[in-house]
Amino acid sequence: MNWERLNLSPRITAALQKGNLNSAKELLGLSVLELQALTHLSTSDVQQLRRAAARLYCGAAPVRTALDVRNSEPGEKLSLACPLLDALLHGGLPLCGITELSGESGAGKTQLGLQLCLSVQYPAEWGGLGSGAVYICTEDAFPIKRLRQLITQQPRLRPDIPQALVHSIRFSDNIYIEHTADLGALQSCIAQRVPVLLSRGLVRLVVIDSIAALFRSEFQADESMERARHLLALSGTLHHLSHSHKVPVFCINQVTDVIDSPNPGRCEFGLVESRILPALGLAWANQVMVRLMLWRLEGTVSDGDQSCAPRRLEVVFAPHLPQASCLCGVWLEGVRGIPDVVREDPGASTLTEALCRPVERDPEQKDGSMVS
Ligand SMILES: Nc1ncnc2c1ncn2[C@@H]1O[C@H](COP(=O)(O)OP(=O)(O)OP(=O)(O)O)[C@@H](O)[C@H]1O
Repeated sequence: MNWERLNLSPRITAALQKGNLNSAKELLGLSVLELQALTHLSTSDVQQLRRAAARLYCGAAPVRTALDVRNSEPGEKLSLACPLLDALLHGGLPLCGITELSGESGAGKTQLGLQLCLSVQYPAEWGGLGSGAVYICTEDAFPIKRLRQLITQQPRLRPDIPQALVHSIRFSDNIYIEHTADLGALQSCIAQRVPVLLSRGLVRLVVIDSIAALFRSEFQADESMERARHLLALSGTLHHLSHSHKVPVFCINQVTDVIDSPNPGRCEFGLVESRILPALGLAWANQVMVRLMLWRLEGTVSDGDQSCAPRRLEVVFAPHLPQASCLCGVWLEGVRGIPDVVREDPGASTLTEALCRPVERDPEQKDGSMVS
């Protein structure tokens, strides 16, 4: 290996040669302490060395830690177009990796996907990325009527943004709709057509609605190896798109019912007690950077003249976020967080209190069991 290619100081290059290291791959497989033992360099020298080797080995994509993602500058996250939802995600969707949103039918996943397609079009100072979106439908027809409605309702959803700016954006001109009926079509869409849109700067968001549909229809239960192979190929292409163009990839996923009892040996990422789990299993879960779940709750919440079923948006896992959730609703103008609203049933406390209220304990009971 010609270490000169790392463009580091001759002192570091000489230490590498003395340490008998032969390749960037070998170097990246060693810990900081192991590298220090081999090269006798300082910690900061070794970190500089690892960053340079990662650049060389992985191409132009820099290595980003969870802390980097958490502390991203404005313009390095995509806003969900609601301050409460953004607060849950520490600013919005990260521009690297796959963010998955799972939930039951009718939870509001598509609504959030459409909202992101509008949010991405605002300038960075308003949480957008100043570009369009590509929306890939794998199952249902694109909900064009609802998109039109959301566009006309933008002034209501985004009252903080100067109205002249809202009215100046031609939202529907910047959303590219693709329909893919099978896995081959999806692969060729994300490998050929989407990169053209991205490299021309026409889009800075990729939405797939939904990722599970094609895998469910194309593979039988006994073809799990083949399915995992296709999943990895697909996620590899999506990762490449996301990292090379610095764009979020938002994948909507469906859920499967848990038919056996909770099994601690099965890796369910914080959803151990759940009766539903995101579809596609562990092979897919390992490719996802941020997993979100949207739950439809019982009851009704009101806001002015509107009412809807409350939802809970939950961070199941993400390297840069704590497990947390927030209440929200799907309204005429889009998906909005609910700060703390009064429930419609009589005598109730606030919805947030009701949902977060700890189960009461009977002081007489000695065995620690709960009172319902
Ligand atoms: N114009 C509207 N005004 C208010 N709420 C709406 C409107 N349109 C849709 N919704 C709400 O959104 C829900 C449907 O959301 P959505 O289509 O995003 O579900 P989904 O999670 O994508 O379901 P599926 O997996 O079946 O596609 C409806 O049940 C309704 O509560």
